[in-house]
Amino acid sequence: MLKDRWAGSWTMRLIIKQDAARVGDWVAAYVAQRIKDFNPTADRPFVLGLPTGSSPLPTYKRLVQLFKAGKISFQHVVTFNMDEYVNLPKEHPESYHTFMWTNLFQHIDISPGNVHLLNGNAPDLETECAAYEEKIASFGGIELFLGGIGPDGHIAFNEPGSSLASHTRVKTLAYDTIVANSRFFGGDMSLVPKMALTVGVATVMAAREVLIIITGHSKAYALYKCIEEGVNHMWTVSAIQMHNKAVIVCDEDATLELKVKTVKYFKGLYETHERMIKDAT
Ligand SMILES: N[C@@H]1[C@@H](O)[C@H](O)[C@@H](COP(=O)(O)O)O[C@@H]1O
Repeated sequence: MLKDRWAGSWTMRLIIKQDAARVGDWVAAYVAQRIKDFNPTADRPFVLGLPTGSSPLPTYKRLVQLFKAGKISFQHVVTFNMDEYVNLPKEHPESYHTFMWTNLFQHIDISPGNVHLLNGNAPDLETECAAYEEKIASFGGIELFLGGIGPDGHIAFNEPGSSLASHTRVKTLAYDTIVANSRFFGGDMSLVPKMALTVGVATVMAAREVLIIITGHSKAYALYKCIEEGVNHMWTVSAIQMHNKAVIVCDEDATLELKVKTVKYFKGLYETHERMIKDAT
């Protein structure tokens, strides 16, 4: 009965781990288990949505370790990345293409043909975005979408005020995001691209499962907005309140703005759930 670890679906889960490394371990183990349980084949691949940023790095590191230990294969995994900068050469060290190949794809057995990233240098960006949605649909949608958030609660590049019904499109980056991401461009804001291609909030929410990684105190206010307040286009990640199978995995630092009651509630739920799984197996 509890084989599906999501016995509690239709209730958002918040899983709190001690630090970012443990968050990565948990998420990687979860992804590996989901892929194994799905038992993908060439005709029926596992379709995985992926983010960039520092938040998923411990997860990617652990997935690579699991692959090297022979515990997981990505042979029949198809990936779709969330976003990419506009007008940044693919080979640029800060492009999301480079990020994904450096931190994950080059270390695992994924077939390059199964990797999908938006092309921020496409001659017609709108056509590129529409084609991306069609490609996702051609695989029957995304099974599991991993995401991170910005300190302003944006998911992918769905900045505050983005429609919660949005799909893949061209987006101008918010000033806060340009400031936050300037750390990757030697602290020089003028070098940060001002536009990006991004999947929409609705593209993420259409996935059959959504898993958001939130670590560090800089994300604490966004986590509070996402969990303790209502669905709000100013904190686009809060759309997950409407999803039937959503989980947020965070570290202790990210919980700093939550009520003690909220933290205890979700920790209690998690412990009960884990105990039930243990008893059942
Ligand atoms: N477009 C990306 C988001 O998808 C990512 O979630 C965010 C947070 O990045 P980090 O995890 O480094 O804080 O950065 C960028 O804005």
